[in-house]
Amino acid sequence: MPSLLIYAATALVTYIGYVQLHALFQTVVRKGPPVAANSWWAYLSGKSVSGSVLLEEFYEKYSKNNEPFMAGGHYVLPPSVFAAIRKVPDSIANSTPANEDGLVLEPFLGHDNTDIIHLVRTTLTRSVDAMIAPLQDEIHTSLSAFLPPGPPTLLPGDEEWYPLTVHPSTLTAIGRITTRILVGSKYTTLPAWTDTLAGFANGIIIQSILLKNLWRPLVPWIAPLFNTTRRVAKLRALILPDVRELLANPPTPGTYPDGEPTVLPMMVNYVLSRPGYAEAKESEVLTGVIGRLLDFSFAAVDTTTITLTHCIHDLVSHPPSLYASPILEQARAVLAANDGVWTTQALSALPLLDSFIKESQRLHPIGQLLSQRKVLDPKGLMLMPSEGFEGAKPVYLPYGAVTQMPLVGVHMDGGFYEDAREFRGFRFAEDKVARSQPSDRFMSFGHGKHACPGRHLALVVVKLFLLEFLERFEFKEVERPKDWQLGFMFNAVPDMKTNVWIRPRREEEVEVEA
Ligand code: HEM
Repeated sequence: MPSLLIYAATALVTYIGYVQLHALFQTVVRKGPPVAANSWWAYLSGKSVSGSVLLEEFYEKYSKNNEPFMAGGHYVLPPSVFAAIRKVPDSIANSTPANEDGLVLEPFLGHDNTDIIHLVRTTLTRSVDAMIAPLQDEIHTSLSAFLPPGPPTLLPGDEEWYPLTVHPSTLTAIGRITTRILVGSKYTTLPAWTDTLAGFANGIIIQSILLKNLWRPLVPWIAPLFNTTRRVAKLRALILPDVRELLANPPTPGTYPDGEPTVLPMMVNYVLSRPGYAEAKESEVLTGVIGRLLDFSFAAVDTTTITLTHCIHDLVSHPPSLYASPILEQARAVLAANDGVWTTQALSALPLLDSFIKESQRLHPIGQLLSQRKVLDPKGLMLMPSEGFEGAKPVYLPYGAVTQMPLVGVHMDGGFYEDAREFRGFRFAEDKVARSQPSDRFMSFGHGKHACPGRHLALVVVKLFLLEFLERFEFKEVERPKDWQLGFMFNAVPDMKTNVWIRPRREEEVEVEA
């Protein structure tokens, strides 16, 4: 144990030392932008602050003066050049290589898996309406598991409640729901599939910390040693019979073998339409399909789980009369007017719920810095300031630099949001668009042309889930479980351990059953 502590302390000191030296090198030798990091003195005197506090301080000091700063080795852009980065063509700065640098997916998923962006934007988004019924079915089953099998706990005041740790429960639920639309209902009850899929996403995040710092030519040699390689092989073996069947009898685009739209047949058609696949061997097509399915689930599962977890934490930390009841009342009226059937159109007529989700995403985004773009032009890239930013200078980015948007600074900017630190669930309810539409002031789904293409589906899932949660359960108002701040890093993680308390609504109160 003591030796473990010594290792941990050495690793921490080495990391801090590296960050400090990098900050010094950046400012003194390269005369680059200042680096958001705690100073040695702050560490030694116990005054170091968390990543989010650092980012807010640097946003106030530099971004608001139209200057970039560095965080985690990336260039954080000031608002004066937001419009300029939006207009840069993909050949000059792009999201895909930036994400690949950070996650190192290629050795596991293949070199061309990231082209799912097009499929998500087109075929998938067009199918969201037809996915609502299977989604509701799966949400209904998943929410039944929110009540543990044992008896309720008697809390002070003689009230019986069931404990619910939100994050692990929503993770299992979203894993199942994503599986349903990804590969169909028969896989949702197959632990070999669901457990492997869940482990895949977490595995990628942990191993990327090591792989992204490794000399790239070594990565193909090291990657097979990771569990992810075995997980991909297992998932590949599980879907092989279905892919074979689809290759032998390709479905007409827009029709689905078991009557409900699933991504797998769309993906087989899509992969066959990509360069080099029409004549390829079965094993190559299979690699193309599984790589893209996993890329899809990687993009969808953790992001939706985190967003949903925060929404539930925000619901249960306010009196039901403040948000839960008005949201439910509006939803019931809209559903009744729509003959009791949810459609994407009906779901977009819920300004109270839209606003609530957006406010939760504003204060609890999936990352404190988002929208990475890597500069691909060997000459580098000069971003010119927009009009209206008095005295702003162009921002130069060298070849290979990665940019980020100062999400946390913007979302906490008192000039954009009144009482920016306060949770006001219906802050956006009167807006023309109350939904979480990406803009220069709201970036939880990213920014510009590479903003999340899966957001339409994600919001449908989150809304259907929250509405059924509210229809079926009462909750006890509790203090909001605090987000986890992992030291000085720029992460945004919801609480994953604290219990909240729920119980089934009494029979007569349940008006809508899925
Ligand atoms: C609430 C859930 C979600 C959140 C908060 C979220 C957030 C994000 C963010 C911040 C980005 C980066 C955008 C940028 O670089 O500007 C992104 C990219 C992406 N997301 Fe999502 N996402 C969610 C759900 C989904 C789902 C369900 C899918 C798939 C159906 C998906 C597919 C993608 C893809 C393919 C990209 C890459 C886009 C590109 O680089 O052009 N996401 N997402």
